[in-house]
Amino acid sequence: MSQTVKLIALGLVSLVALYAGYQGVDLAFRVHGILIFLVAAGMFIWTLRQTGETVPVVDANGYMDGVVRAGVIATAFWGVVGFAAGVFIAFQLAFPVLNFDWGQPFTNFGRLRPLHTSAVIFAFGGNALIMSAFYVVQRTSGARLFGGNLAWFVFWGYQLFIVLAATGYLLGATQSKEYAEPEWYVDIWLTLVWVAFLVVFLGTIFKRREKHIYVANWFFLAFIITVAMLHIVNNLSIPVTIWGSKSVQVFAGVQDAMTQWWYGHNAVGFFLTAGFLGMMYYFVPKQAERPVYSYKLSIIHFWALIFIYIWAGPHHLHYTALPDWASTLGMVFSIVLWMPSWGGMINGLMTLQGAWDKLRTDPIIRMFVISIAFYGMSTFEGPMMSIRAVNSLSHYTDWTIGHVHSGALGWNGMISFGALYFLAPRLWGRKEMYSLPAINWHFWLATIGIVLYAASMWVTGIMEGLMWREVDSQGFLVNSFADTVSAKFPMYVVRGTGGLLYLTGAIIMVWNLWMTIRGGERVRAQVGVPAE
Ligand code: HEM
Ligand code: HEM
Ligand SMILES: [Cu+2]
Repeated sequence: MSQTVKLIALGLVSLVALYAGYQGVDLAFRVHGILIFLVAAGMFIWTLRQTGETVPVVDANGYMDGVVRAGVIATAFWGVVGFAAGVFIAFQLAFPVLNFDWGQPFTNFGRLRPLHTSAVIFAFGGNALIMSAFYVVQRTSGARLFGGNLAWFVFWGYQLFIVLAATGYLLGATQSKEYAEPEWYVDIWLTLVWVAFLVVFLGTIFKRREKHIYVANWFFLAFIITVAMLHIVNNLSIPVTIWGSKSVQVFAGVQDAMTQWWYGHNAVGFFLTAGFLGMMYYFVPKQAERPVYSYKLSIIHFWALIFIYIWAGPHHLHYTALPDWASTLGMVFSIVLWMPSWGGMINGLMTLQGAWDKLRTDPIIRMFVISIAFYGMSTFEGPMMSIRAVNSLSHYTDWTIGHVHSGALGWNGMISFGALYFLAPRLWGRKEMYSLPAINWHFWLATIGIVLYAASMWVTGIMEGLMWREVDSQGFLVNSFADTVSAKFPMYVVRGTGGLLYLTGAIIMVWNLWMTIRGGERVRAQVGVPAE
């Protein structure tokens, strides 16, 4: 884009944003107006001071890795923020006094919970995915990122989306759709960023020098395209006013619920699963120095996974106004989904065939293995919970929360940590991570943390499910809701403690990454590496 066009665009955005900050009808909208004004005006000045076009910086090895390095830092940063928020809300549930009076309404559980979920899924997980996609697509295509500085737009645009979403929740702007809480203007911004992401990724695939498109890229591509589709359809809404954050969904009633859980379930399927499988298919073989166990299996389970996932959403709406046939459809597809999920797990684990001895010496491999094991566990548990009879017990209980976090902490968390440990030394030209024992500490703290989290949630979940059902000989309910809440107290403390261990591990990782980036002997970057 020529400099003049850029300046005019930024100037216009600054003016409109400033007006929105002044004219907005609610607090979140006004704060966002000012925030966007500051960003756009800052960029205006920055652009003005540039002389001519900025040329994208390329590393000595020929790849555009600056944006991947930024991704490493952002992933680690948002990870710690998101886990800390998780630990805090976990203790808020155990000790309600932590909903401090002086912090109302900004810091109550209701506002911090979506802050936690978005911080871990979109900020931590999203940055891990974007950084991995950018790293992997270059290596496996033997090509530099397409579009030059567009990749930087994706990176910074995505961080802006995160900040707008998070501050919006605290200030009370939400469209009340789980995992899709941001309001209409934040959604529009994310759509732009996501399209740019698709352009960079696909463009790089198009200009690849390798004939074959490696399977990891198929998973990344499915993730990018499907998330775009889910995001757009689930966020179709009409703003009440252009100068305010509130909007109204175009779907109503059960149609809206079904659209939401079609989105919600496939956010799990494509954001937290397909994208992360893309990571698995690159980093695990690389770290193990073994080829993928079965390339054929990877293709088969890819197509099976993406065809089946999309139908399973109704399992979130059993026993609701949703027609029975739809709920049955969701259940059946969920059970069938077990197979392609385990296809991926088996392929990941068996890739270590002949390299199992590395488990003793390489804590990074250990992280990958435990991650894949938790993937297997949560994709066994999920199909089971989707069976209507099981769901009638598990729904609304902490069992669901346990299921979520065995996937999230185990599968998504551990594989991302492994990827960070894999990438940091390579991207900053170091021989290896600063401290292997620290990785080992991280591994054990995180693993014990997950076990405490999942076990305590299974116990409370099944307990409260059974307590809600209990009836006396006359057919009256035995327990009040408050009885179940007080019965859960000890388990909530255990869960919080597990989270604290998990967070401690992540802080050790940040220290280790920092020492790796900062210190030690520089190993020369390889020059002109061919496609791997
Ligand atoms: C230190 C680690 C973590 C702790 C202590 C923690 C704690 C919590 C707590 C207390 C809740 C609310 C549960 C409730 O409402 O009853 C929650 C919800 C949630 N967390 Fe975490 N969390 C952690 C890490 C993560 C990570 C890494 C992810 C994803 C990658 C994640 C994803 C979620 C999701 C999706 C929910 C909503 C679940 C639902 O509505 O069913 N969490 N978390
Ligand atoms: C074959 C794979 C899977 C199936 C069939 C499945 C099925 C289910 C079912 C039946 C529920 C409970 C719905 C309810 O009662 O409200 C659920 C909840 C959930 N699952 Fe899974 N699951 C699978 C894998 C995973 C994985 C790998 C993750 C995370 C990485 C995950 C994340 C979640 C989340 C976040 C929720 C909570 C949604 C909410 O907020 O209510 N699932 N899943
Ligand atoms: Cu689901």
